[in-house]
Amino acid sequence: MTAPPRVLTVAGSDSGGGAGIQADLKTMLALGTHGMSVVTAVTAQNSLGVQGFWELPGEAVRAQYRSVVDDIGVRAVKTGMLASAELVETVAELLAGTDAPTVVDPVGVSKHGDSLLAASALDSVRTKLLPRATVATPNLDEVAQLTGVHVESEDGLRRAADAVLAYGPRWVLIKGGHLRGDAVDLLTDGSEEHVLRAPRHDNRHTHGTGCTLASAIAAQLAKGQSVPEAVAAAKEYVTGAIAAGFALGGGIGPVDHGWRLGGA
Ligand SMILES: Nc1ncnc2c1ncn2[C@@H]1O[C@H](COP(=O)(O)OP(=O)(O)OP(=O)(O)O)[C@@H](O)[C@H]1O
Ligand SMILES: Cc1ncc(COP(=O)(O)O)c(N)n1
Repeated sequence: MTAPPRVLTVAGSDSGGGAGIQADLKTMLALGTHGMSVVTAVTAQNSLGVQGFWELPGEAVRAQYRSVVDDIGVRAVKTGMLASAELVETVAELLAGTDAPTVVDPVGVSKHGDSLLAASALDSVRTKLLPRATVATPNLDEVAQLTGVHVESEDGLRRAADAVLAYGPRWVLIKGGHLRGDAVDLLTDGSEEHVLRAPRHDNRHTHGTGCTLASAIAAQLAKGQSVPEAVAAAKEYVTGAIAAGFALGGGIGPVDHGWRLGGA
């Protein structure tokens, strides 16, 4: 049996299983890859919000990363919640030593408005992490936090992309999921431009959309696709997962990572 392509997520744990490490590993499995994890923080989280989180020491993050990379190796990396300036800088340093394509989801605030990144870490994200990204995938709140650019409609996506590209990622995917109308995202490297448009699903159970999209891109890159191919395939996967999102607990339920696998 040949081993599936290996993909690594460096992110926080979501006890509710809808976002973070749990979403990433489910996505990687659903897309035919072997998912591995470096846990940066542990959240106590459910459908109602984030009740608390605890960061791991930089040393624990470094040790997990070395264990995976030195023995097993990785074909693509995804980063998510990094919590603090220290962890952002630790992860950026580790990524400096890899040639594997890297998807950086600059997670700032959860769907419920709970902060998952210290304000003091923003500068490290801009100057240390974004330059390491093959693809950065900010949502519109993260674009505003990182660049000061506020986007109110589809017309503003290009300006947002330019502002993020100025920090040095090779490609940026601006996610317009928080706008009204179709779910439109813009992928660009500053010269090529791809508009990804999908129908908006009127489903409130969208916990984990951003994590799922970024992991799906990483999985497709690990399988050898180009960035535009990987992003198009990932958009298709996340759109289906959102359409199939289901109620769980008393608040916002998760997207369905297994929507293509068939139920019991
Ligand atoms: N209701 C929806 N129907 C279809 N697609 C959607 C919907 N909401 C978001 N999307 C798409 O889902 C992907 C993730 O975008 P979104 O803007 O939700 O990211 P995010 O805010 O980082 O996610 P999260 O809210 O999980 O942090 C994008 O491709 C976006 O266009
Ligand atoms: C550990 C972790 N990482 C990322 C998110 C963002 O996902 P969402 O915005 O869907 O809550 C989260 N809630 N928890």
